[in-house]
Amino acid sequence: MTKTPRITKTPILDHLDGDEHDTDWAGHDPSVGEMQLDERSALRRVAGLSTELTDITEVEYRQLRLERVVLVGVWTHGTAAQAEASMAELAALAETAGSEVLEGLVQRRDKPDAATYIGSGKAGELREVVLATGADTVIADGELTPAQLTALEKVVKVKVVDRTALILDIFAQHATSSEGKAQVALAQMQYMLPRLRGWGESMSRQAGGRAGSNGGVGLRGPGETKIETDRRRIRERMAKLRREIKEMKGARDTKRTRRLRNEVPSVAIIGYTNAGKSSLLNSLTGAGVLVQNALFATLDPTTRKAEFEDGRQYVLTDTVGFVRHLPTQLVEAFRSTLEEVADADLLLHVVDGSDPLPTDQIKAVREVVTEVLRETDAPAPPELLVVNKIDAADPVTLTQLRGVLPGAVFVSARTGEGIAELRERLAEIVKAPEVEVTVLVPYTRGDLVARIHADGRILGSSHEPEGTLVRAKVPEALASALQDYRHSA
Ligand SMILES: Nc1nc2c(ncn2[C@@H]2O[C@H](COP(=O)(O)OP(=O)(O)OP(=O)(O)O)[C@@H](O)[C@H]2O)c(=O)[nH]1
Ligand SMILES: [Mg+2]
Repeated sequence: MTKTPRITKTPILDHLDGDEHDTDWAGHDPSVGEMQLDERSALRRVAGLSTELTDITEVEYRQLRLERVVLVGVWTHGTAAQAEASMAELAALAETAGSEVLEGLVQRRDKPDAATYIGSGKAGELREVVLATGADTVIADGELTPAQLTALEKVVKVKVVDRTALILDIFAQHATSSEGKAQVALAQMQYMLPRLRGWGESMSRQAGGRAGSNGGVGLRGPGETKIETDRRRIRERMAKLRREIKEMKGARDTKRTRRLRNEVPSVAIIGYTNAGKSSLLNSLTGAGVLVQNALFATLDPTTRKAEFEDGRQYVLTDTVGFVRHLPTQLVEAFRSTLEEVADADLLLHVVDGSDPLPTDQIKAVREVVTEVLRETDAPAPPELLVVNKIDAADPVTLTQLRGVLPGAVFVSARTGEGIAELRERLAEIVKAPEVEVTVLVPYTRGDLVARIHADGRILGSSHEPEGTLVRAKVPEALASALQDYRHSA
């Protein structure tokens, strides 16, 4: 067991480190870890020597891959199951980024330590775990301040990476479209900017060795001037990226407007990462979209044509998955996906029924959707919950879910169970094409305005002296009821 009861191994992570469960850390020969650490420090020295900005970003991010990592989390609130789920997710994220997870530690605290994230005593124990396992990186389950990262690195003497950097790294590896790549690069730079000094310092400290040496000529961190230059260059690159993204977005908007004009109904598949969104797109349309047991396999929205039972056509868009504690830097990157979402006639919200805490996933997804839609003035489209993976889910959990999610459809994209019912529900909900109207409704006909709200989609409205001016998409029948109030702009 670990030496203190307050830092506990997360049982759910046990399979990740084999049968090391009862190892006494102090019993290990630390020299093995020491040697490996020295080797890695030596390798890192080369990276630290290069003071070119491109090397700082590229080297740091590339180095996250294929590393041997120890996870550490602070459990501040919620149940033990939630704390474990968060650590299991961090492990999955780390593995998706290409790391090998050796150990997971959680400390129960009221709040993260202001200086070192976990308490300073526990940080010392973490150092021992790092030595015993031969880990070269610690991944913290939160977003650490630049000072916390530096202080914790000082104690554990290996690189410390936080959850945000990890997610950014995965996004960087998975982005394929030029817009996606640009957005992730921008998010990475936003993250790097305030941490520039910290990264430089930690690299020079590691390169300088741990035997009390202070580095030497060429091994000290970049000087103030160098940092200022780097910051300015990063800002310039960010400005350039923003301009490029704006142009790409213009092109995409045109494409979307064309589709809207065609009046083809659109359905957007959203949901937690790894819920089976791409699998569902495949089973509904026969498309061969990439499916992977990895987080964030899909980053760029993919749109496919599909048909309802009655032969009507619609388009189905697969989107990037969501995750708890989405880095703020990435909300912008998500916006391109969410613009598709805002335009959709229906959101197909996919939930992994085999997850231990599916309702937490639903909540996390809805939070991101609300957060991003708040900035567009469009109201959120209606949502149909789809509980997927029922073939793998625990029957008791499923029964509970049926109770708390009465409107949901239960399916398995793998076995095809429930897919026919899903198709029917889709056709029912996405009604025949709507008509766009601009009407000036007198204040005496509040009932009509209420109907537009209930049955239609408001695109814009204002209060004029003569009544409410509304631009909306409404069903055919409502459009004729509004005939007398048509307004030409
Ligand atoms: N048992 C079971 N596994 C499924 C089902 N649907 C999907 N999976 C598996 O779940 C994993 C994730 O599936 P994807 O379709 O890639 O999930 P996603 O939501 O698109 O994931 P991201 O794009 O990474 O966010 C894959 O390993 C799938 O084979 C299902 O109905 N049953
Ligand atoms: Mg996917």
